[in-house]
Amino acid sequence: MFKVLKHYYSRIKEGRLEEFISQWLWMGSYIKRYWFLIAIYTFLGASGSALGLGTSMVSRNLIDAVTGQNSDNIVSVACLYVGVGVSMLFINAFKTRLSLKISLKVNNEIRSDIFSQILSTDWESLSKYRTGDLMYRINGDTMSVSNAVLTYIPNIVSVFITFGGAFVVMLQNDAIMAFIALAGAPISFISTRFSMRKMREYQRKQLELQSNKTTFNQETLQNMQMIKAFGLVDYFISEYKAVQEQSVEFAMTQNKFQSRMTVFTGFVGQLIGYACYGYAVYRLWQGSVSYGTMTLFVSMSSSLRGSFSSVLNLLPTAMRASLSAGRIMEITSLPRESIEDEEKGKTMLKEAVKTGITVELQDVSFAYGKNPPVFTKANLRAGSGEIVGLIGPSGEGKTTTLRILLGLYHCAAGRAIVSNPTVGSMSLSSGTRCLFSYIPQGNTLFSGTIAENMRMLKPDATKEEIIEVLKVADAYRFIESLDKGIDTDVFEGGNRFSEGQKQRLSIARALLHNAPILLLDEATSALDMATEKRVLKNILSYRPLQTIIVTAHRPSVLSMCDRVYKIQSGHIEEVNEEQIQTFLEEG
Ligand SMILES: Nc1ncnc2c1ncn2[C@@H]1O[C@H](COP(=O)(O)OP(=O)(O)OP(=O)(O)O)[C@@H](O)[C@H]1O
Repeated sequence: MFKVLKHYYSRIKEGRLEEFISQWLWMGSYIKRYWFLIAIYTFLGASGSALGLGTSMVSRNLIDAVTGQNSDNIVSVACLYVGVGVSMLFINAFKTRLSLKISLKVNNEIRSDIFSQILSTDWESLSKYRTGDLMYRINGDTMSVSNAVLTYIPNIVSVFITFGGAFVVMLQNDAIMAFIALAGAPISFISTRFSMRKMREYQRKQLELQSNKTTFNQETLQNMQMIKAFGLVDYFISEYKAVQEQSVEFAMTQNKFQSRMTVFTGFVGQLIGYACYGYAVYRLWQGSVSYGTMTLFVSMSSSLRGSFSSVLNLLPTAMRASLSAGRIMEITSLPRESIEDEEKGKTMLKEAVKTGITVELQDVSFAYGKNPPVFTKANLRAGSGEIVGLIGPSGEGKTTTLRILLGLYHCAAGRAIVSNPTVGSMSLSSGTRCLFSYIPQGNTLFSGTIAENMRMLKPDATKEEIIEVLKVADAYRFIESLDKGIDTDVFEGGNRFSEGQKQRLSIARALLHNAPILLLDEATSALDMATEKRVLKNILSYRPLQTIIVTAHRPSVLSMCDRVYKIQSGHIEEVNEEQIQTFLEEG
């Protein structure tokens, strides 16, 4: 006894119980939200269990009527038997349809809720997770949580109705029989109790494997071009097989364990079944029960045993759901982006139309996690109507600077601000992000038409507005020649177009966003120098107050900049034409 208490105390101390409770409390918030639908679901499940119980009792009466013990009622009992059977048919059909409707609704809503929570998570924290892993958490784990939310309470109620009903019916008829049927309970309980830890480990590992598989598939499909270009098709096929084999191997090991448990509990159940059957036959032979009651005993003892194993199965199901809940909570408990500055950001956006925006880094230091700082005491300023260039060797911090300006990463020291003569200054955060348009390195086009891609940033943009920004980005000339014009499909990843064309489309889309600050991260690198210059000039004459910060390596762009900053060896410093020239020559 002392040992058992000590064991549970150590579990509580390890926080496992606390973790389990907090995961179920979290799921409880969804149960609370959908209590009405869950109540309907429970009612349907309970009515099915009650009808099952009723069928057994009517069947007893029917057998007694047929064997002559109560033959007066034979017609009415037969009608009742058929009636219950037909009602069960209708109730089951209705239950299946309604259950599907409810489960689809609850599943979808929980999934969208978790999806939106993940999207509003702080990017710095979220970027530590692999996309495939996040995809599995959004799909697989959410599915198991929403199933548990919807079905757990109804299952408990159904199981207890079957269990309690069968036990009461048997007690009323024969208490000894009821206790024989329950004799397997302690053995099943002890075996479940000992298998719990192992089962939890298996379930955890299985979820990890699923995440790895999703990550592998996602990364392979994303990098198809590279895989083909390097002749890695065979390598990836064999890797895919290895990943699959690993999960087959694991599934077999898990199945071996589960089979042992099933054989063991099945064997105990079988023994109890024989004992019940033997006892019922003995009572019939003694003449103390009718044929009907004997069949009732047998069917009740099997429901009692069946529902007892279902009660025990509730625990592993709860464990699996709690593991998935824990994996989702790990993401949803990451810091959220603050929304407190959003209103001020929007006010500044309105004012920016008249006065423009200045963006500044003042003595800013930044490091990724515990890594050495990317830069310390950095200063930078870009005013309204200016083009500011960022140069520096690869990997010195140009993209990092843009991420800080966007409020995706937060500086460890110093101030990163935007300011405007009427609103004053504001620290950079997710609230000031509406002031920026950003074109990162690499493709940012989505599948859909050109117009759909454009309207992502301005849903009500007219055709004329779209054509206007396409012209500014020097993209309309090639779109005009396409059969479907702006309704041409760009294909996934913008594969329909060349790199330079994709860059111009991305610039046009950013312009439609109408933000006062434009950040271009090598966003014109695939354009020829003449086009690059033309695009930048167009942007400034289209939006004279626009603040533009551009990372670049080419003199064509740098010659247009009002100021150029060099990022190197942990410092950001303003450089003159001569220093730019030296840097470009050294590069
Ligand atoms: N998420 C991250 N976690 C840890 N380190 C990072 C992360 N992102 C970038 N770094 C590191 O920060 C440094 C600056 O990277 P950054 O992408 O800002 O360089 P860059 O100047 O834009 O380079 P390039 O010209 O090659 O694009 C690099 O050493 C890089 O390895």
